[in-house]
Amino acid sequence: MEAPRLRLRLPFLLLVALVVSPPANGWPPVAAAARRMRIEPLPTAALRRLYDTSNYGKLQLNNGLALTPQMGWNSWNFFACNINEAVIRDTADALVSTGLADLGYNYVNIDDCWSNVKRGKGDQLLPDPKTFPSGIKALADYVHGKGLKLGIYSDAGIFTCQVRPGSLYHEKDDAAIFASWGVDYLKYDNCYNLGIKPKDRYPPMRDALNSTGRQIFYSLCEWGQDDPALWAGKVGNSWRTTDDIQDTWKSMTDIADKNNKWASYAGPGGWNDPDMLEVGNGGMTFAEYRAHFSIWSLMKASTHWAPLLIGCDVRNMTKETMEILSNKEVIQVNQDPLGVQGRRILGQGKNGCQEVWAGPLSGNRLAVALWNRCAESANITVKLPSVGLDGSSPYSVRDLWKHETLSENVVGTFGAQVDVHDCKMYIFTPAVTVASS
Ligand SMILES: OC[C@H]1O[C@H](OC[C@H]2O[C@H](O[C@]3(CO)O[C@H](CO)[C@@H](O)[C@@H]3O)[C@H](O)[C@@H](O)[C@@H]2O)[C@H](O)[C@@H](O)[C@H]1O
Repeated sequence: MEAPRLRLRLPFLLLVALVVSPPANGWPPVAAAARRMRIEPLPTAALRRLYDTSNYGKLQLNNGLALTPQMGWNSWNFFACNINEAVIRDTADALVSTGLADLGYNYVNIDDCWSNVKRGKGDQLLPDPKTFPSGIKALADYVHGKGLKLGIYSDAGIFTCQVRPGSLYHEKDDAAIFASWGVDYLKYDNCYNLGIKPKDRYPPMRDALNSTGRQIFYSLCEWGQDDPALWAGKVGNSWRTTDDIQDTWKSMTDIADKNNKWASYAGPGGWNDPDMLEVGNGGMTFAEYRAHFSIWSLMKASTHWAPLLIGCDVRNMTKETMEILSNKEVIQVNQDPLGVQGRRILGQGKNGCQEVWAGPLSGNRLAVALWNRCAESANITVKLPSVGLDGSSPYSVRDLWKHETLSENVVGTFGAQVDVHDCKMYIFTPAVTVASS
């Protein structure tokens, strides 16, 4: 009688063993998702030449997360250190009540300044008792109760940038406490790093997070210092490619250009992070914010959600801010399952400031953005083969900001008048099936 009983128990015992001690390179339920982390070959040679994805594929972390770029909110751009548990709870409420959560903005990420300036007994990280008196576990429970996820922040150095305890040399303990609190996301910063190379400081936290057995999105924030696109795909789900964004046209455009350089390294499982959105914070015009959102979406920004991570006070948004952040058609470009980062294809006019950005989407579609970075209004025209489309086939063209299909029969060229610093965004769909070549 012993043998059949053992046979029955064996699968159960195996399951327990896996749960207690997950394999170093991932977590069992994740295997199926990890297998899907592969960019499908693009359907035509023209697309493959323009939208190189050859650097992506060998680099994945395979923790089953980030099949599309992360979306959510982060406290830093608007609140900096002026955060407390009420702000986080109210923001979670606002994400739900505005409908942004339903559109996919599901991470509520607490940035720097949540922790006490000193560790507690046994060197344990503690929340600041004045601003987070109920503790992070209670906050995670609250956020989870709303159907959202909670993110937290630490630093791959001995202090955070605002001089709270860092996690360097405390990786295992800190990852374990984050997991025990129910944290779903870690942004890991780069201050007070003792001059140790990021390639040596970031993997230990990956391993520590993996060994908790909880799926935790791992967002590297080493400011692009050591060209993380070249190595961070094996380490994290996203990596900052630049210094901090400022709420200005100059900063936003500089960052778009720097992030663009690394397009071929992004894909399902690991994304370039051009930093969080400034939409709604007041430093740019409506047209500039619309361009910011369009280009971040096209670049598959995983800013920590460039990902698309909202960085304004969602409790007090204007109608215009909401109109931008809630554009479902633009969000769908960011979240498209093909997962190929769009990029700058050409610049025309004086100084090349009439720009065309584009990126392949699933279903043989192409997202195209006409971005006027010049100081006056411009008519931006694009020859379809220059963005990888067939010059003699008809395309249906959908305007993602007007929410209307402009034509079912665009052939050869397409153009539009674009206001100063504004951006128009379209999806081109073949009116007839494209043959692979
Ligand atoms: O503390 C939370 C933030 O930590 C990081 O930002 C650190 C500082 O970044 C800027 O400073 C500089 C210069 O502008 O930018 C580099 C990092 O991007 C850093 O070497 C420089 O000091 C900001 O000006 C400053 O206010 C920040 O504290 C992180 O990148 C942010 O997203 C926050 O998490």
